[in-house]
Amino acid sequence: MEAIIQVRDVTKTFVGKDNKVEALKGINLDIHKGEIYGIIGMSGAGKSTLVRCLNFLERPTTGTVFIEGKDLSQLKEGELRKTRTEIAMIFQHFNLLMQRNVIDNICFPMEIKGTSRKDAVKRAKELLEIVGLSEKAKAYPAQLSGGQKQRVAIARALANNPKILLCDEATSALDPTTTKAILALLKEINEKYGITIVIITHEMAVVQEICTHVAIVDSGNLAETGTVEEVFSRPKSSAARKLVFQDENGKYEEMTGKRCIRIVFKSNSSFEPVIANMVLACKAPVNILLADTKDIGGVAHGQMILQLPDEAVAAEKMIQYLRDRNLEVEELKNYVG
Ligand SMILES: Nc1ncnc2c1ncn2[C@@H]1O[C@H](COP(=O)(O)OP(=O)(O)OP(=O)(O)O)[C@@H](O)[C@H]1O
Repeated sequence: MEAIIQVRDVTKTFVGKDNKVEALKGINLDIHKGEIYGIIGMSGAGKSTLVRCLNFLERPTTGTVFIEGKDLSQLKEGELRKTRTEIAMIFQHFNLLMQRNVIDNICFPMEIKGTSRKDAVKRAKELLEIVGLSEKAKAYPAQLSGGQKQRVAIARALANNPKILLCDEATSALDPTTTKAILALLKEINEKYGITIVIITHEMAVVQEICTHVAIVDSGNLAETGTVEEVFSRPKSSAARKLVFQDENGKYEEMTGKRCIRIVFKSNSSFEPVIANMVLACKAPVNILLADTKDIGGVAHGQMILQLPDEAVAAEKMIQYLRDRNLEVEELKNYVG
């Protein structure tokens, strides 16, 4: 099936007075209908620029984007505006109209489209129900919490029945509990209405929570793309490894020079007895550099990175020991990459 969003060779260069920033260096990406696609990367990697290129809020310097097969670069201004109504967007800071109450914020895009006041209010009330905020219809944004403001923004984004919802750091200003609730709402919307969702974030936890697929942006390039399961359980690029293995403070220990392996497993069993028995059987110690389990789509995935003993025979014996127990062992030639 043809992807609903096709990004083809997109570059974006910002030219300043005496400098030039290549924010995107040739991006190719396919996002299919119904996916929840995470786009993740470090600060300055180019995520916001990429998401703004998806609806041509930002025109790529070269390359183009196809939405349902339509080449955005070939559309006239009016056609582009029409296509954009099918691609809604929500933001980190909600962007609500402060002088309007909740209902009137949600009615706003329908007013622009020319929907009658009566129909718009009816639809706004339905949307408020969907986002679980019916009791706040008459409230003003200043009277709402961050999570409630984002619910209003989501209701407003859905007003004109978009096919795609772009979320630019939509949970970055929210606390972890509110973040979870908003992500659950996005997932519900995706499932109930089949809306394709693209989520820009710098938080791995967001991707892990709801995304089906992920693209890792690194210095204007796509370092890696795949299902969340693939990328999280076997990150190939150093950019992906840095994101997957960073600790809660975003720190990533650099370790090079020694022979390291990653063990990956997919079950609820624990690593520890295997490692302890391996050490006993091989009569050599190992250094556990990282042990981590993550819940991805309801399946526990574990990974452990071990530094093997310098002594080659013992190291080989250990790898064989683990493989004999059907664990996936990958040698990390250069742990940091
Ligand atoms: N309008 C602009 N003019 C000049 N440079 C820009 C403009 N917008 C973005 N850039 C530059 O392009 C690069 C990518 O920026 P972008 O905002 O896309 O990154 P990001 O991954 O979204 O970062 P963050 O997570 O910090 O928002 C940065 O070096 C940034 O300074």
